[in-house]
Amino acid sequence: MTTHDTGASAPASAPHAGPITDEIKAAPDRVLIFDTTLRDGEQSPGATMSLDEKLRIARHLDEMGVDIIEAGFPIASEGDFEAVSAISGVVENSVVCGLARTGAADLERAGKALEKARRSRIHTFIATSPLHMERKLQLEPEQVLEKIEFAVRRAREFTDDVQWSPEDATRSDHDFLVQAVQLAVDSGANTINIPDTVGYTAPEESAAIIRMLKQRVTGIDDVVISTHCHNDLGMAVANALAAVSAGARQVECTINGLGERAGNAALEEIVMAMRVRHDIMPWSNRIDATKIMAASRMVSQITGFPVQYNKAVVGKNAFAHESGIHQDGMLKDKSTYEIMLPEMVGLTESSLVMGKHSGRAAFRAKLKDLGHEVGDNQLNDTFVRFKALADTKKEVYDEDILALMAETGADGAPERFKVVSLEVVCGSVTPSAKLVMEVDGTEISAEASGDGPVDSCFNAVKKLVPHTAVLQLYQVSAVTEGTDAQATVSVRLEENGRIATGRSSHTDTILASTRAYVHALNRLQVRSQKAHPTAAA
Ligand SMILES: CC(=O)SCCNC(=O)CCNC(=O)[C@H](O)C(C)(C)COP(=O)(O)OP(=O)(O)OC[C@H]1O[C@@H](n2cnc3c(N)ncnc32)[C@H](O)[C@@H]1OP(=O)(O)O
Ligand SMILES: CC(C)C(=O)C(=O)O
Repeated sequence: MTTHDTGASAPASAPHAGPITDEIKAAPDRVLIFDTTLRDGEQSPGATMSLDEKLRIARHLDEMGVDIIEAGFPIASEGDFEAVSAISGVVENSVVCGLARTGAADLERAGKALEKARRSRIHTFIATSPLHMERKLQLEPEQVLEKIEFAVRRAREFTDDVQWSPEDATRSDHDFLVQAVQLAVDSGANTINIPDTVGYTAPEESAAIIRMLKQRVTGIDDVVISTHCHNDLGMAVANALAAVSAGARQVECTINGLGERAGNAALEEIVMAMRVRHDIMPWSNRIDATKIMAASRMVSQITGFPVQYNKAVVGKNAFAHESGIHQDGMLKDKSTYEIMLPEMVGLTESSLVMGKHSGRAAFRAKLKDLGHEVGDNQLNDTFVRFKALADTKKEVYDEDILALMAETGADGAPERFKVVSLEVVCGSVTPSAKLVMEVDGTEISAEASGDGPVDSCFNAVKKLVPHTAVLQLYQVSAVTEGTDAQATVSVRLEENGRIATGRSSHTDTILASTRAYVHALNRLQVRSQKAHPTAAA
């Protein structure tokens, strides 16, 4: 057993003609990794990402060797269209994919958004389960079949790489599923993705469906079968791997398992399972696993969704050992309690110790290590804040630096509103806050009281920037340990159906809370509702 084999991996890079699915024919044990963090991942309530954030994630996925990046659902909004289009323009190796329903407008929008992609894919889908067809689509099965044929044929007019999915496949009648898949194959789909849309299946059934399709659909061996599993019963990764064991050669997954409801199969778990247990899962993928940890942190920082401490592969405790017998074993031989080395997923003890004496070169190198390539202006801005933090903290950890990067202004959100200064009174008196803000370039101030110091601050912000946004989530977490730890505060606001999450970190939790609230307002681009000049002190 070679548990500490680094499972050497090389990202794909050679240019190819024709759809990526052709490559599978030459390498039958290769599994394509299709990342849908930017599409299904963004469907998690509150995980909305800005264009700049999506571009950062897409670049990282591309460098990491992801085969296909599902960049969005272009018809969903102007923002989604722009994101798919911008990602198409920057991604170098990965195929860029856009989602579309079966209607002409969806397909045309996807085709247009993908125009700049070096390699593009349209992923079109329609539900095939009796429940979805009857209750949701309100269509007869024959009408669904007509839409499948239309969608796949129309998609092929935009690209030679077309994926089709029977939504809710695992609750579909098998005879109808076979008929639908056959039609999609005959109409020109090169990938047939089998979604377990509601996380209902179990490993044996997941494999059986793939085997059944391989037996019953003519020409199925000429296309790539894919699996897309949701985690409602905690079996997404197991179901996806079971599908691969039955012949699927593409896995749809997301960083940190982000996704609708309980999420999708986690990319890091799929990739590492294939690496660590290559003896029983002898399939290869092109992911550079050393970039996994940076991807996980990036997605967590951007979405504000913390990674569960005991999350496989990327959780804070995934490589931590607390109990004596384990520590003793680790000291004698790491493989007693670790089935993979932390370095394999990019968790390294950094040789760059960051502190008040560090300079810009080391800081830039550290940021690169952490997955942030920044321009000079952003470097200078973050460096000033890093120095200020280093003055207040004994040690500045990677997490502190990541938190700084997530702060106001570091994500490209326009900064119409800025916190200039804040004074708070609390304790055994009525809590109150005196806040000075810059609003559209003008400094104004207000005082407000509330149910506590944070409430007082938020009320002061509301006086200076009147808005109708509703607070959906307020969450504080310590970035590192100790009483000098930075607190990272996430604030989620909702206004007219739009959701924005703001974040800020500071050793002063109240200041971080106020800045996070203001960050969310900037990201929401609150339709001003002009700031109250009368609030000026
Ligand atoms: C399983 C999945 O994850 S699928 C992807 C889910 N993701 C999303 O829905 C996120 C983006 N969605 C959106 O922004 C919106 O839902 C839009 C823009 C796509 C559509 O918005 P609206 O036109 O307002 O429609 P709405 O969302 O209310 O309803 C969906 C419509 O699409 C239809 N529909 C659903 N799936 C499909 C399909 N694959 N092909 C064709 N029509 C479909 C529904 O039947 C419904 O039609 P109806 O309005 O005639 O009843
Ligand atoms: C669009 C499809 C693949 C999907 O996301 C699902 O069924 O969960």
